[in-house]
Amino acid sequence: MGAAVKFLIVYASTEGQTNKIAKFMAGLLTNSGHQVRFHNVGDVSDGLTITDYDHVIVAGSVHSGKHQPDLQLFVYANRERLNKLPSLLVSVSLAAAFPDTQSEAQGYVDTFLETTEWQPTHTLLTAGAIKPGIYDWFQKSALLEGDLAAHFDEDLSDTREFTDWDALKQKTVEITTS
Ligand SMILES: Cc1cc2nc3c(=O)[nH]c(=O)nc-3n(C[C@H](O)[C@H](O)[C@H](O)COP(=O)(O)O)c2cc1C
Repeated sequence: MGAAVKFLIVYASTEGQTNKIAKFMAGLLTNSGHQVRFHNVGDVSDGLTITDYDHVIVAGSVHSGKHQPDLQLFVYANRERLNKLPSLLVSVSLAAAFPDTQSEAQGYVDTFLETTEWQPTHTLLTAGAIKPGIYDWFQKSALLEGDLAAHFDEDLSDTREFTDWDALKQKTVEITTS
């Protein structure tokens, strides 16, 4: 094992999948002997000093083409510090799950980075999940209206997790050791 690195993970998760992904990454890093501070962006206090960390991971998910506004605000407010540190953006979406929608998934990231003026060292497109059991009518309609609808059943009856945990593990190790 190399030297212990101090990681800050800041995440936003609307239906819980990004929380699960960020926790999984935190577990991998902790098991590798690193220190990890894990924060929901909504709980980040003004006193959080990004420069206390060696590496910052920002994770968020996409709804109707955009990442969470509070995550966007956090990154924009901290862009100067973030741009000086090794950093990683984990973007969770359904578009990341399918070969024919990769450019859409990349487009969400490009918009986020342009808006926040952040240049992370790495970006990671990660497939999320669909959880029809917790969606209301509006959420189901939003999902069924887009190009992505071709990839799942019209009735949205089943919970489906598209996240590739093995690939995520490999990428986490790769990115955090490079
Ligand atoms: C109402 C709604 C809108 C969504 N819009 C998009 C979208 O525009 N593009 C996309 O790729 N995924 C979209 N998704 C899929 C989410 O990104 C996916 O479910 C992800 O796992 C959510 O992560 P979270 O549970 O951390 O919020 C949408 C999901 C919902 C419920």
